[in-house]
Amino acid sequence: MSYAVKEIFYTLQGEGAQAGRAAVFCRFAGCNLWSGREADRAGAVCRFCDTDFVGVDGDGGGKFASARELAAVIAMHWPWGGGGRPYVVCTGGEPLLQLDAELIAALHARGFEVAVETNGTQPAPAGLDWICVSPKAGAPLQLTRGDELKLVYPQREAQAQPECFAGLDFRHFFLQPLDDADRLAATAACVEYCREHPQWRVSLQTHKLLGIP
Ligand SMILES: C[S@@+](CC[C@H](N)C(=O)[O-])C[C@H]1O[C@@H](n2cnc3c(N)ncnc32)[C@H](O)[C@@H]1O
Ligand SMILES: Nc1nc2[nH]cc(C(=O)O)c2c(=O)[nH]1
Ligand code: SF4
Ligand SMILES: [Mg+2]
Repeated sequence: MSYAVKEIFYTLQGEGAQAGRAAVFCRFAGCNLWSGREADRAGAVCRFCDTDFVGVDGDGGGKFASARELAAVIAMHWPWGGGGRPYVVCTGGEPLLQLDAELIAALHARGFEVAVETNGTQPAPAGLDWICVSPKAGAPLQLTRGDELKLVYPQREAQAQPECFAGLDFRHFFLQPLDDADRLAATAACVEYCREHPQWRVSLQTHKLLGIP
């Protein structure tokens, strides 16, 4: 299997239950819910994406011919000797269009715990250590269990309300404020919902607050 990667970077996980934890991010190119072109945004299934995942031209990006080769480049970004458990977050774009059991095994062989950030429309390969599912309206969920469910909130559509997901098999349930022109109103709505429904917690995009990638 070969892999198309937009960028690879070392930072702190900004979101969810692992927020604050050092991690190498591997951002795969491409998504099944939006082309990534601004001209297509209004007609896409997922219309609020905050990420450039088009092409392989970012820092550390490229086409990788094998799992071994990609795992080796990811490992070069980790501060070996600094302690802690090596952690890689596979994101995108939609990582589950490319991430397979072979790459997970190659990352495990390098000592990494392997996390994924997914829209939940694809089945997950075996061996993942942390699964974060972020459902999108109009994109039926295939992955209905995992470690955290992180819903961008608010979304207008009836199929993307928190109540649709509250009964699924996840350890953590997060609402993450929709980052657009109405970010402050979205943040207030998340706070209000979590006050009224203590099953849910707020996930802030802390990397944006910290000014890091
Ligand atoms: C860019 S996506 C990539 C992974 C995968 N395609 C997904 O949607 O989960 C990474 C995370 O950012 C969230 N996200 C994307 N755009 C956002 C926005 N404008 N405001 C808040 N969160 C956003 C997604 O819901 C997801 O949890
Ligand atoms: N620091 C940081 N944390 C993140 N958590 C999820 C991200 C993503 O784009 O998938 C992300 C990201 O882009 N940067
Ligand atoms: S599913 Fe994820 S990567 Fe794809 S457009 Fe939506 S937020 Fe962006
Ligand atoms: Mg991001």
